[in-house]
Amino acid sequence: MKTALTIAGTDPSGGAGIQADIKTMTANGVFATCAVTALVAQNTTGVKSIVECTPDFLAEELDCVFTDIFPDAVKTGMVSSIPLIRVIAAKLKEYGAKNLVVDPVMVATSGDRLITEDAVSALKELLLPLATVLTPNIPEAEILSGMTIRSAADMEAAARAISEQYGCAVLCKGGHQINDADDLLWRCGSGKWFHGKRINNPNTHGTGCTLSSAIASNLAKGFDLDTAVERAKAYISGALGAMLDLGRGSGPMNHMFDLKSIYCTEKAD
Ligand SMILES: Nc1ncnc2c1ncn2[C@@H]1O[C@H](COP(=O)(O)OP(=O)(O)OP(=O)(O)O)[C@@H](O)[C@H]1O
Ligand SMILES: Cc1ncc(COP(=O)(O)O)c(N)n1
Repeated sequence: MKTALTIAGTDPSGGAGIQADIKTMTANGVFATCAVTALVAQNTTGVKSIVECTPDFLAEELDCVFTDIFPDAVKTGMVSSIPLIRVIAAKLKEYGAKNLVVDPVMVATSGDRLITEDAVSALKELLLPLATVLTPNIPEAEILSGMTIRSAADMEAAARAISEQYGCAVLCKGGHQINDADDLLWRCGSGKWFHGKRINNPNTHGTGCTLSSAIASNLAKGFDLDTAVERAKAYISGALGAMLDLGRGSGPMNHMFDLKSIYCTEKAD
């Protein structure tokens, strides 16, 4: 069985972060491993508080995974602060991690910051150059490119600039902001649009985490990047389209919408 590693923060309400990543990787047929960067007390209504792991502890978590169950792909999400970013970059290099998907998580849907302001430059300098593909949403792409994005043409210009600067592919997510869930993949000097049907679902907590983990899972299985993105888009559309409605805020998706095991059967009335 292929394996994937997520390096990210937690979400006790289960819709985003490590919890979304593990569910996504499992549903996409790979064995999920994880290294926690930060414990985040959050739910569908927002973030209450954050306790970061120490850099030494994160280094030990990463050693435990890389020396035992070497991942076929790695995804990073919430990386939180400069010392943790330094450890992640050093360990990814030390172990020669492959198929690295970097989700440059900065601010949660709820508006709460998930990375300190001064750590954005460390993210750019240390982590982005190691990526196979980056998956910024519009606000993140604006910060990484220094451009204002108001249209599909702006998305292309920003994705191209980021790709050239960091030497990796860039998937700029249109999400709920620019268009009908159309995402642009810029790689090898040209762009390709991945069209998604917009689903009228207010419950979008964890969409970014889920998409990047689905891409990592498909890279782990050996699909090329274009195919991995296409399959990840199909998966997230299914998870959103299942119209799960939990929690008091922007709720989670149903990551297991396609699971048909007998263990999933609900109790008859
Ligand atoms: N209403 C929707 N219908 C269909 N696809 C959607 C919808 N909203 C987001 N998506 C898709 O979900 C994926 C994640 O995009 P989005 O822009 O929401 O990321 P994000 O802002 O990083 O997510 P997050 O909410 O986790 O911060 C993209 O493929 C996007 O096109
Ligand atoms: C630990 C963690 N990582 C990422 C997100 C972003 O997800 P969203 O923007 O959907 O809240 C989050 N809320 N929590």
